[in-house]
Amino acid sequence: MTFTQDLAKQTADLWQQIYDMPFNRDMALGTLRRDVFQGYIVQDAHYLEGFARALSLAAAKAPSADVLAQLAGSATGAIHVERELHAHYMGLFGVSDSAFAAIQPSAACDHYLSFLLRSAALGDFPEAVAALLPCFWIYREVGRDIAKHSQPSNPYAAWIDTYSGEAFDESVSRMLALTDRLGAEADGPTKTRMERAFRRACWHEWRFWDSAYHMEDWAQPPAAQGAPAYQSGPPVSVP
Ligand SMILES: Cc1ncc(CO)c(N)n1
Repeated sequence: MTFTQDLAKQTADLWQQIYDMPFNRDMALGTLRRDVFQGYIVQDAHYLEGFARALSLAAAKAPSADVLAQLAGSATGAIHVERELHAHYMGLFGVSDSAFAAIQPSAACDHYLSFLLRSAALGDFPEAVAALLPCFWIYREVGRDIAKHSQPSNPYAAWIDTYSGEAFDESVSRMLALTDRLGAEADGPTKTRMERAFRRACWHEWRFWDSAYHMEDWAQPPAAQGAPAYQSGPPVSVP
């Protein structure tokens, strides 16, 4: 079993949860609410820029010029998708550049990006790559799964085609091969750090969709929502 096959086995529970998410099921049927998809695509535009920055930080730590070019190329690819795919949907939904600029990253988006940027900035190279791999791999598998079940004239076809398509597949395969090489060379503690980073990133993928589906934003303290401020708990009797 290769290192990445082992990573997939260790995270099979999370992957299954992701395949079964209502967001992804509804996207395949084309019945996903437009306002939900719109909220998602705006957050994903924020995400892709941060993802490209994390890839660029990891690229700077690459052990060879070939690997540097691979990661820097994926960073450029992410910006390209942001420009093409997102501009397509933002145009469709009538989200102007200034409306987009006014929407802050959600808590889930910010949390995921903080994790990726921290892994890339402070982790070693293998850990950074393991943290970045689910962004590639999960999207390809989910894209393919949705493409298999997709209904004709699906409004989300452009998204589905991007992530189940050949150009994205090529970058995912290269990232998998890189992770397998790093995993094969890694000592025990490095492998453990890679496994943890990979699992955490899979969790963030799940969280990003879940948060988008529920249209969540930053939770506010109760008083800010007009609710009574905190109530004290029952008195504590000290014996
Ligand atoms: C949240 C998220 N993860 C991965 C991808 C694929 O690059 C994306 N567009 N968005």
